[in-house]
Amino acid sequence: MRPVYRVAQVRAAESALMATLPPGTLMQRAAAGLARRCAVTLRDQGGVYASRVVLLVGPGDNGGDALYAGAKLARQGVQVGALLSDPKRAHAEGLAALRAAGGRVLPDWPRRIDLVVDGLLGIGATGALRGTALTLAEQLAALDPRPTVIAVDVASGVGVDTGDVPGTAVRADVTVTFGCLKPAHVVGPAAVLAGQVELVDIGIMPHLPADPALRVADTADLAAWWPQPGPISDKYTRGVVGVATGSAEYPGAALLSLSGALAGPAGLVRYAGSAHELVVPAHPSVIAAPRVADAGRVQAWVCGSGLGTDERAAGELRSVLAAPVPVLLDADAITLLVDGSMSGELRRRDAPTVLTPHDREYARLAGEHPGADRVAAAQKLAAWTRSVVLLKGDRTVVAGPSGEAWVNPTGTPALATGGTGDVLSGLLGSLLAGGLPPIRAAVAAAYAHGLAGRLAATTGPVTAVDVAAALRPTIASLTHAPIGVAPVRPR
Ligand SMILES: NC(=O)C1=CN([C@@H]2O[C@H](COP(=O)(O)OP(=O)(O)OC[C@H]3O[C@@H](n4cnc5c(N)ncnc54)[C@H](O)[C@@H]3O)[C@@H](O)[C@H]2O)[C@@H](O)CC1
Repeated sequence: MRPVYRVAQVRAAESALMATLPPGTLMQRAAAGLARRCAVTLRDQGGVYASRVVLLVGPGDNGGDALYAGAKLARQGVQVGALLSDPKRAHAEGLAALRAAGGRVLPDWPRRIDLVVDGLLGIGATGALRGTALTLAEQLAALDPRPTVIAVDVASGVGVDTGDVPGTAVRADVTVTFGCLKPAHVVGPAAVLAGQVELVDIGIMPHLPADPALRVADTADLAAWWPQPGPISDKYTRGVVGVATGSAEYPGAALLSLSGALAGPAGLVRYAGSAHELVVPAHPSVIAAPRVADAGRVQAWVCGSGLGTDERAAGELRSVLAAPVPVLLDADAITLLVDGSMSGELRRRDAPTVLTPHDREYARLAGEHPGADRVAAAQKLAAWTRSVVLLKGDRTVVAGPSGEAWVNPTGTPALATGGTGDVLSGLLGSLLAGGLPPIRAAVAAAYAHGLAGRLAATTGPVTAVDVAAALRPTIASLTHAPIGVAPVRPR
């Protein structure tokens, strides 16, 4: 798990550390890491010596980092020029260091540029880019050919704590950040503008709180969490997932969510719904019944997609909500919740509930769009509904009712196609039935689903069927699932 911290948490940790160090130490550490990364890029592009670097320098310490890094590069033979957004407020010692190393302040953009270092704004940014900083960012975006851009700490123009992009912002190829990840590196449209994020350790980690603002799962989490069958497992002890999706009118939703469920760790998949005669020919291992009440015991339910919103669908949803097992609600089930007629059933549940809205479903349910702060939006809905909320997006957010929040790093635009959400809900339901706590189930499902989307995209345009098919190899590689038969050793 990689922890992500908000600006106030970073500032507090930096202050605690700075109190123990000579002034300027942290900036020197930051600038050293930044200069190292710039030199690597210049070397990769053909050479450091005599290359040309433009520093975009804002009025704060972010500009100071850029200036000190520029000074280090100038000492390695790089031609370094600085464009200052606010000359009177540029970091004075950093500017003196740059000049002493042979760098200079530029009156305008030079003709040849190998690398731009974006030190306009860092974690002190508020709102959309303004004034000369905005002009410089616009001019940078218009450069042709586009030079490589390395952002200092964060790409200028992004909402550091939210990942929002409220106006023009710098698009970086690489972001060199200090101490820890911030939300803008991992969530919202800002995450795309960060490019490749590289973390420079400046020593603040021991001073950061144990409880981060946000968490990002990694492959080690997935391998540790994914339920695996043991030698005495059977289909029931592995968990039984019930899938109440699709209908005679929309059988595809049933088939897709079942294919997601079948790729998960549950030992048995039951289906309940009016597509019951259609699902068994496609998925012979599924046990199908026309209604939730006839389906038999399960350890988790998946309900919603393709279910419809008529009386029958509402009755099926009521049956699912009454079950004392984890329940995942998606699509039509979310629509059925909107008028509030089932809010009592929802709030009375003791077992976990997981909601998986996309933005429009979120808006219908919450009465407002998720807005600029997607993490806060997911947390708000999670607290209100006492559910785990998986807010779908390029960087899907998972939040629990107590405020714990995760962001998925594996999303891909390839998943923006019909039916992939059904595959996700089936997989997530199978993880719930397999016994994973609901936040982990949601995080793990989003992670594997994103990777499967990427894998499917390697062979061409992606359909939901391709994503479902790609889940198996993805999960095998994530969980190191044993293949073959272990040799029996003589005693
Ligand atoms: N605090 C520390 O200990 C360290 C800070 N470091 C660097 O310092 C940065 C933070 O420095 P600062 O706190 O000086 O903040 P910034 O360098 O982000 O600058 C903030 C200033 O920019 C202006 N500004 C804010 N929003 C603007 C907007 N939308 N458009 C135009 N101008 C705007 C305001 O004048 C504000 O005072 C970090 O991101 C990092 O790069 C590093 O040197 C590591 C150590």
